[in-house]
Amino acid sequence: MARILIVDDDPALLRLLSLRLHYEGHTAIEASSGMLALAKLDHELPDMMITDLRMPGMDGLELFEAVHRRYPLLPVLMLTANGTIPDVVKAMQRGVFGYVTKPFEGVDLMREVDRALAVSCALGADMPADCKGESWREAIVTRSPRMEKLLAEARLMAQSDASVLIHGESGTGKELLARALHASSARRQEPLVAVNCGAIPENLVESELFGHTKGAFTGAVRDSVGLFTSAHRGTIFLDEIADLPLAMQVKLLRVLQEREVRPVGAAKSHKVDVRVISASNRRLEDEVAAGRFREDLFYRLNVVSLTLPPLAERREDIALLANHFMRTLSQRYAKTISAFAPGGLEQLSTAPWPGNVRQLQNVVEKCVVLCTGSLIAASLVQNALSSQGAELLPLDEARKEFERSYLTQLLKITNGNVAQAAKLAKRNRTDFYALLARHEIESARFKT
Ligand SMILES: Nc1ncnc2c1ncn2[C@@H]1O[C@H](COP(=O)(O)OP(=O)(O)OP(=O)(O)O)[C@@H](O)[C@H]1O
Repeated sequence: MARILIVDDDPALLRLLSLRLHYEGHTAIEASSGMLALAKLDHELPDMMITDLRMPGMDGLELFEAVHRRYPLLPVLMLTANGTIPDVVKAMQRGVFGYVTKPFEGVDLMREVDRALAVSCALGADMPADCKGESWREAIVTRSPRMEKLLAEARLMAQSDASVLIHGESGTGKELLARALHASSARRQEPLVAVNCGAIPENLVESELFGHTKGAFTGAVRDSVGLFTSAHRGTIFLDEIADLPLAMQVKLLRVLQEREVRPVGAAKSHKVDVRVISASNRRLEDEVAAGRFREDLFYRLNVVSLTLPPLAERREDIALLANHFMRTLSQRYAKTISAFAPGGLEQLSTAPWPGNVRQLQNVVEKCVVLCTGSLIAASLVQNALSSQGAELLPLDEARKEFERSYLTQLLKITNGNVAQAAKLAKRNRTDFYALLARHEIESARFKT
């Protein structure tokens, strides 16, 4: 049964809580103040904490912040008095797991305790000693039950060598999840090699992945082992796998079936022992149906799969992530920012986030860079959000915007000489005038 740290300055309530938890078979560790709780935390190693919100000295929220800095994944339940809704909202936004309103019924308390323990235990037992604890997933900040379930599944998958396919919109944390899987697997002491399949020019994919011998093609001035061989005994992460050209898909399938690679120009193949995790922001099933992805390769890669939910479908993570990025980025930019001003987190929590966690990180970075005090003002958040919106114009508008700035640039370069500008754009003069007229740009303004 679980070890639960309980913190309350009211000795009667502390006793009551303790009895109830003992009755349910748990071990209760009592602390009558936040400071005492912190002192007990490191050697008692509880599975969760229950703390009163209002306490003299260090209050429940301050205690939570201090605990979370050391144990970001320890679930914390807050005991709150009736009518302290704003405090509850604040606590939940900071990442407190849940709350129970006083006076409470034993069943209500235990329901919340069980919920918190389910999260804590999803990541507990039966792991090799050096993989116990949370270090494998410490980079993943979340309090979403959907994410917790996914992480528990990922941890189970990590124990086998099965190929994993991760699906999720851009910026949802696919690479982070792949790294966590590797860190939780028996291969964690070996390399994880990440490859963005969409970023390698088509004619170089084969030699990048499988290596080449000296002289195999123009520019191959020395032997190269390739990324698969670099990942030997470890894991290879094939990001944007849907971008792999069809011809390469055949070769990858052969490597996965035969577990050996042949570098370009080499006479012989050699064995490789690599675990494959791949990811895509497009649904590979659709790519298969459209004839752009080989079905046999799809089944090879998709032995088990994980789907990361978009940030908009786990809004409870937004404030937690925003505060996390605020802290890490403040450090990076040597700023002493302590929080978002009232209203700021609410705006972030309700924004649409088409670019998911990466976009949230960008918005917070913008706020941190521009912040001059210790609080990030709501207006700053608003500005950062709307400038992000501008970056995500609908295609037609984005095209128009680009055309306009392109034309302006040409006229600047040519000092308003339309004939020259049209030549640079490889357009005839009539077309070019028409374009300028469409954007209401007067060439005369650029003459010096
Ligand atoms: N749960 C999370 N906790 C902390 N940081 C996160 C989380 N999810 C994503 N990030 C951060 O957001 C950024 C985008 O994450 P990542 O690169 O893993 O996404 P992705 O889904 O692989 O994106 P893409 O499809 O564009 O390659 C990274 O900087 C990553 O560290």
